[in-house]
Amino acid sequence: DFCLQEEDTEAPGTSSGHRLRQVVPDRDAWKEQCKNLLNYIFECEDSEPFRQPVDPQNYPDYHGIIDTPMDFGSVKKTLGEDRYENPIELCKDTRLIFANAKAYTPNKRSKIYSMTLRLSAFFEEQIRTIISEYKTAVKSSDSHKRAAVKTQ
Ligand SMILES: O=C(O)c1scc2c1OCCO2
Repeated sequence: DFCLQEEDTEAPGTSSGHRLRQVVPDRDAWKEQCKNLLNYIFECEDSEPFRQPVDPQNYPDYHGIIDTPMDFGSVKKTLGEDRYENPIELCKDTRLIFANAKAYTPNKRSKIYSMTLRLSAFFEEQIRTIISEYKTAVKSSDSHKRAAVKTQ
């Protein structure tokens, strides 16, 4: 996801001072990428127990064991309301879903816990690239900003 950005760039060797279009990484691309990732996770059967907050009616001891509940519906809502500044924050909340399941599970072979293990492996594979491209885009846009300041 690169966006074309108008950059004043004196093309070397031309006197006419063409305005070259440079391709700079898009620092906002992570949002749509995470939206798509969450939609895919919602389609997975493995996400079913975690698409909405765990119901204390079904698990009366849950809130005594888990201090900070989290679920994919809440992550999706936070993203949609622009309350994540970057994909690292989204990743932290999503990892909390998996950590809570590991802390609550009665045993490591429980059906629900095993679902989170598969889902966590998939999520980590996908979020790695999203975060890496975001960090590259931020570095690039910072250097473009420094360059622009120099020309003033
Ligand atoms: O019932 C279970 O085996 C498990 S393991 C993790 C859970 C859960 O139920 C409530 C949601 O988080």
